Amino acid sequence: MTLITEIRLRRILDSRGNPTVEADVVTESGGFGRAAAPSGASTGEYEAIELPADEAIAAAREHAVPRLVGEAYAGNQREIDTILRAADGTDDFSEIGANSAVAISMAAAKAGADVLGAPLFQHLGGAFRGENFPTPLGNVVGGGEHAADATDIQEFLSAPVGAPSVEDAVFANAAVHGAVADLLEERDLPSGKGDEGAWAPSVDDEEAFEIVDEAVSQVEDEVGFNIGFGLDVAAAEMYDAESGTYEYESAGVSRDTDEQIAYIAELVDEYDLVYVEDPLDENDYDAFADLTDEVGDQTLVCGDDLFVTNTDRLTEGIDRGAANSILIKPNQIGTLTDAFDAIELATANGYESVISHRSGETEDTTIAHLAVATDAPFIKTGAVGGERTAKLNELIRIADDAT
Ligand SMILES: C=C(OP(=O)(O)O)C(=O)O
Ligand SMILES: [Mg+2]
Repeated sequence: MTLITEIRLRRILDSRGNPTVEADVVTESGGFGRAAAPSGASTGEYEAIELPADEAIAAAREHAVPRLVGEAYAGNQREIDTILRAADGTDDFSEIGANSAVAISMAAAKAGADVLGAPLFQHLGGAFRGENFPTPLGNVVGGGEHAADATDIQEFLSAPVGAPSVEDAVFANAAVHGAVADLLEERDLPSGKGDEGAWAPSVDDEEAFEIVDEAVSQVEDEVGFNIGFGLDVAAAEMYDAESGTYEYESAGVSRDTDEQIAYIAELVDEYDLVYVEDPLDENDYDAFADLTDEVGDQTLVCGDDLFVTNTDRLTEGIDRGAANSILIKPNQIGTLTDAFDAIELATANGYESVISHRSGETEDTTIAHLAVATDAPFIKTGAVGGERTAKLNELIRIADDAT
């Protein structure tokens, strides 16, 4: 039986050394699931609320745990997530914290899978899920909110779209990361790493484009399949609402909205970008729609801070023709059910879903299973670093039928 008999919550470390929430869910028959909440740094204005871990744990113990233990079944994800929402009583999980909610939601799904003796992707995706594996987007150079004194654009992503297998794709991204290191050394540009393990050299975006473009081409020649190039601009972080301009501080350039749209369209052409996330401010659906009109047939225009995995915001985007892709971060919305609903709505309207990590991560591998379960074309989960390779290696295991 999948009746939940115990939920334990604790503080554990995330990859930035901050406390985050881990949940254990135990069922009547001994089924067990464990999951941990990630945490963003360049968070969207409309995300569900992350509380300090100890507050989130105390609130969830008081309001959510008693409603679930002895009451809910781990196999019934919608019921569990509905209870979590009712226990919280707000729209944005500000009472029990989206960090507690998502940890419990994901741990319950894992417990449900454990009872069935099925891997999580199969429990979530069912017997008739597709046979596809997501292409991993690997962050190889970055700055913005993820590293001080580095690029303005938050993430320069390797996108091995031509890889014959998920394993080839994962290794290609690691190779691009390595090739970037060599090019930085050649240029005498010492560099540390940002929060997601990407190189964070003190260069402007133009130089980063040159370096990543060259690294991608080198590795493409080595591996013999197509590797694309993508970006997470995280433009809300550089947008100054008062002046209505995007401030590129490392280059000393300021662009108004029309100039920003033209600039991004130029980059799409010049670098054949296959993916552009958050190229415009999170409140500017119109600008997203204009850019999508211009380049949407060439590239994925993805909304992260724009949509925050929220079906209301995605509905608005669909109505207005803003973007053609959505980033899916379960902790932005608080439950797996909400994340699934966003993916379903996206798919029904021709939007591609990109399943994503956060800059603050743990060893949790749920997103790898979520991406496979939902046939997502892309997963964004870094290129190197233990909390990133946890997901990438899990993808390799899933493909190898070894979870
Ligand atoms: C992963 C991202 O960063 P964060 O988790 O800091 O929002 C992102 O912006 O896509
Ligand atoms: Mg983003």
